[in-house]
Amino acid sequence: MAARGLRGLLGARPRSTTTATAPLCPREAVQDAALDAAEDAVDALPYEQMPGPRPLPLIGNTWRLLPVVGQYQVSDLARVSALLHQQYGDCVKLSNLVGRPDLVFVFDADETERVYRHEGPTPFRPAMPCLVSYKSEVRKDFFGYLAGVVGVHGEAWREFRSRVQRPCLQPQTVRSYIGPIEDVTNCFLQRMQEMRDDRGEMPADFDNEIHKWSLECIGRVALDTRLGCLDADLPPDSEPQKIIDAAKFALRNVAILELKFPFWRYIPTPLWTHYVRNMNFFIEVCTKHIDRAMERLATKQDGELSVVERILAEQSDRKLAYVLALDLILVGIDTISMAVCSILYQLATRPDVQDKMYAELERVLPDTDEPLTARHLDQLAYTKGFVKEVLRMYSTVIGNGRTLQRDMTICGYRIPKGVQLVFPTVVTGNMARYAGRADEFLPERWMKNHDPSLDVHPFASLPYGYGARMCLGRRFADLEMHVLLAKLVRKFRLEFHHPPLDYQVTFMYAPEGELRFKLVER
Ligand code: HEM
Repeated sequence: MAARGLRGLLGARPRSTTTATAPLCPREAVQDAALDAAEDAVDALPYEQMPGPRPLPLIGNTWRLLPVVGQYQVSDLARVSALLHQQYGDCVKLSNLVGRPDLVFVFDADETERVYRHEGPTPFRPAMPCLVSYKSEVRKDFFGYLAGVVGVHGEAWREFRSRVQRPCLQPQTVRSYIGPIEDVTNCFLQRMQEMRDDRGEMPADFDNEIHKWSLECIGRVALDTRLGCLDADLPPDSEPQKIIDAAKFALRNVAILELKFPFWRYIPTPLWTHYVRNMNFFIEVCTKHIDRAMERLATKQDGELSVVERILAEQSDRKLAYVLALDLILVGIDTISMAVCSILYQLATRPDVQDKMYAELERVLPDTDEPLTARHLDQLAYTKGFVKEVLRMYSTVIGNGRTLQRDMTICGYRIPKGVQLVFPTVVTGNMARYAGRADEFLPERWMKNHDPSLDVHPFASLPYGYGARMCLGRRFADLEMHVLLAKLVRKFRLEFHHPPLDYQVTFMYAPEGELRFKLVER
């Protein structure tokens, strides 16, 4: 049972062509000899001619995202992107936004590819203005020359990223977390069993429980500790409960600060003041746990090093570990939690897909209680294809972006430096011209030796972004989702017996409503 929404808007588009409703991208008319040459195209159209909603005098286009009077709701951004494509074509300009550069939506995956491949050694992702302000102004004293990767650009970003890249992405290090993530997941499944009501269903706020699982996983990776978020009956003033509250605040309010009219840039609104307090609390937690890891490392005799220990052992600066932990927690909590809400919803509402996953797990893990190993995970091709297919059809991060660092011709228009490009993967991943049988949910398309007619354009669905700036937590994210599915589906069947949920953007793209899954023993 697929969620309503984008399908209806995109399903009817034929492959490889644009429809009459979408104006032709001038790139198709300008007979470019080669994609690269397009950059210097002399016959490019001026930026001013690019189609898009017309700005109003003085207030530009920002009003379109305001409550009540605005025509676009933040919660409906995924649908809005699809509408922009339908109405204006492959390249759409949203200009005159108060307090921020113009946005240009690129719906042409070949053009997305060209931008990514030419982005140079220090790609600029326009993201999280509140975090930029917090790191570079409010807490300049703490971050100084080591501000991390999120909201940091140029050489400062490159220097930090090059120092943390290896420990975060090395497959061998990530694999050493299979056991710890499995332990956390076992506790979560135990809690799920205890939480069942008399119909065997999860409570209305089950998404909150998913957040606790993801916090516990991230704490294990970024802080080298078990935070205790999955303990029953947490007192309101306990550290785990405070971390959960702080994470929830970040999840619910950052979208409002970032996507609506940015009043906080001009006056310290109550929401902004709360945001700063919240961030200060995260710094406190990170500092405390990394200091403890440092003490443990000093007395450690042998054994494999964790990510945190590796960084502490290899780098002379403890600040690096504090700041990395903060970035991983800030970016990791929402993304993985919302991806898991979406994954479990799709699993519960697609019983035939779940049966196939179970068959794979029964084969790979004949003994339900056998601890998971890398060898087991390597064989879970269908389960991994399932995760990729959820992220293609319901891209948790609805799109990625890049600020142009030089003028560039895209879709036949000369776009000036400074404009923010948006690659709406939630739309392009579902376009019939980029994925065979795009509106069908087919995990098989991601497996080896699949039918080539099911191929997906490699730049149409990029859930973790691309290139030097690609998601730093992607290997951990995949590991956590694969372990959760393996443990859950091997032992239980997940069902959903309520009206279908709609997908909405609350910063991330996920099903909106009560996730009252029914958990049934196999
Ligand atoms: C399913 C879950 C996740 C999705 C879909 C996701 C997606 C993304 C995307 C699209 C980007 C931008 C990449 C680019 O600009 O090319 C990103 C960046 C990032 N992600 Fe993830 N992410 C996920 C989970 C995580 C987790 C669990 C962590 C931490 C453990 C994490 C840490 C980061 C960091 C630190 C960056 C910034 C990298 C940089 O700017 O150098 N992500 N993620």
